[in-house]
Amino acid sequence: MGIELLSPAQMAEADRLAITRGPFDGPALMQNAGSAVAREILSRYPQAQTVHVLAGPGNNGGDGFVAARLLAEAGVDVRVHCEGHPRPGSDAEGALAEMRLPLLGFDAFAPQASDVIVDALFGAGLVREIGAPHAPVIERANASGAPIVAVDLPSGLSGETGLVLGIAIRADLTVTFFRLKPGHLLYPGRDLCGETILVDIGIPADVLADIGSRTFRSVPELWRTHIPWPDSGSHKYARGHVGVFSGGPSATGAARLAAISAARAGAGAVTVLSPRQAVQVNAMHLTSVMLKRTDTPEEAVMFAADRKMTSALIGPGFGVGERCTEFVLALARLAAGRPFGLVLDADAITSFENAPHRLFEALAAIGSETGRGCAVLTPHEGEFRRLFPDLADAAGLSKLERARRAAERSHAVVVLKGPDTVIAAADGRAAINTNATPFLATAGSGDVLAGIVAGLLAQGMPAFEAAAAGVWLHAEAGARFGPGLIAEDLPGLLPAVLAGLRDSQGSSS
Ligand SMILES: NC(=O)C1=CN([C@@H]2O[C@H](COP(=O)(O)OP(=O)(O)OC[C@H]3O[C@@H](n4cnc5c(N)ncnc54)[C@H](OP(=O)(O)O)[C@@H]3O)[C@@H](O)[C@H]2O)[C@@H](O)CC1
Ligand SMILES: Nc1ncnc2c1ncn2[C@@H]1O[C@H](COP(=O)(O)OP(=O)(O)O)[C@@H](O)[C@H]1O
Ligand SMILES: [K+]
Repeated sequence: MGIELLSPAQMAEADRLAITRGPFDGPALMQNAGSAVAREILSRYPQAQTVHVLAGPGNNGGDGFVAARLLAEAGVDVRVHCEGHPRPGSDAEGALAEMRLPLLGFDAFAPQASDVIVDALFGAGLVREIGAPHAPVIERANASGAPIVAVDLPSGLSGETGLVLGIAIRADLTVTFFRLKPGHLLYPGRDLCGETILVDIGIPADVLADIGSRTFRSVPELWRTHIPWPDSGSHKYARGHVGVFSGGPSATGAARLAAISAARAGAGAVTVLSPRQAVQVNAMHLTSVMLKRTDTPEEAVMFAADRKMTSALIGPGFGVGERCTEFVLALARLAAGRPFGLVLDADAITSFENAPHRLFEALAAIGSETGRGCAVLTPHEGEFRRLFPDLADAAGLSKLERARRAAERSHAVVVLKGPDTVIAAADGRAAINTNATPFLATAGSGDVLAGIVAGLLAQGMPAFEAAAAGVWLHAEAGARFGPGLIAEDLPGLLPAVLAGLRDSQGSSS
């Protein structure tokens, strides 16, 4: 299954290019799409009394007409509900002409819980809020208790944003074509789709080169070749040295959690840089992770240079304020002159709430050329709002687009966390992560993620790939553990997840 995600506009372009190049013309693609829907219904719901097909005015409705015809030919009792006529000359009009079933109005739509509903009202062509006569039909479908199979997208769901335009179908199964759309993966869309299956309807993959999608599902295929594995020539500093900044004596746990996570992600050496007052408490809890007293940004920079530090993480438990901003700015200057990965999380983000431009200017100076450093920001929604209030409040802007614009503005890779974490780079690439479990919503879980990313960056992994891989590894570890997960469990789960990745090297998942 391809990892590119296409916006509805890009999908329309894929359809157009496919029709121009062949081997399938528009009606044939529609035949393939509708027959995939019919096939799924016949295999999943063999006992259904009646299948109600809700058909809209565009080609999504056309897929519905094809499915209706094939189901009727298979002996199913099919009722097609439609208002208005497809556009003259459209593929949908052709599919309607071939169907030869009576057209019922929406008023006659009265499904029983033992029936099946096919939602072919709107797909990629949804452009505005749903109103009458479609909204009441969607409401009735959702309330019926009958399983709903959505064609391409649940009607009312924006394939571009994952947001609902007024009201949307809540599907049990969504059958979509060629490539997933962001709306299948971003919430609330992901919930509305139910199970999503992707069907090959004969669109040749080479149309992707013309479309140039820069949005991906974050699966190992996207970043696996960049995962750093040690070889016989490796020594500990060749595997990177991570510095993790600790907070004061009552806020040291976050840094240690991140530090051990960086080590588990493969960094050869990890040091906790601690203020004087917290050195003793840190020393009591560290074994393989080293400890260095560090009270000023100058000391931090000197240590980083002396000890060949290749990445740093600051923010978790560090404390919000001017002291934090000074450390961040000093580290950003360091990263501007050498290959050095800087991860900013939690307090390092919040500390710039009143002057985000100071941070963005410092990160811009890092640049993204080979041999220079890079920065990764890992905000949850609340932290994101502090740095990018206008993007957070922009109505109708998808999580994908918010992260992408934030990356462009901040000159950093932005990891916008949540159940559908988005990873975006300043160059326009973006990925949506899909393997998270809600059990990850536990204190300290974000510190582990930031540590993993710092650990991968320290080993020279490029920032976008390191961030995407870090999010996936973190989520996979959480998903494998399940109920009862606490953040302390996560680092110890990484070896098995990494081993699985290494063993599956070369296969795609
Ligand atoms: N040959 C092909 O190209 C293939 C296409 N395929 C299928 O086609 C689907 C895309 O088809 P599509 O582009 O016709 O869009 P579709 O989702 O049917 O809706 C457009 C219609 O809805 C209307 N409309 C929009 N919003 C509305 C609202 N809120 N409330 C009311 N009306 C609204 C809009 O009206 P208008 O804006 O023009 O006034 C227009 O009439 C795609 O999802 C896939 O299923 C596959 O078969 C593969 C081959
Ligand atoms: N409902 C959820 N489903 C899946 N993952 C989640 C959910 N809520 C949070 N997460 C993940 O858990 C982590 C929490 O990080 P964060 O909010 O920084 O917490 P903390 O500061 O307590 O460590 C992030 O990686 C986030 O993506
Ligand atoms: K639909």
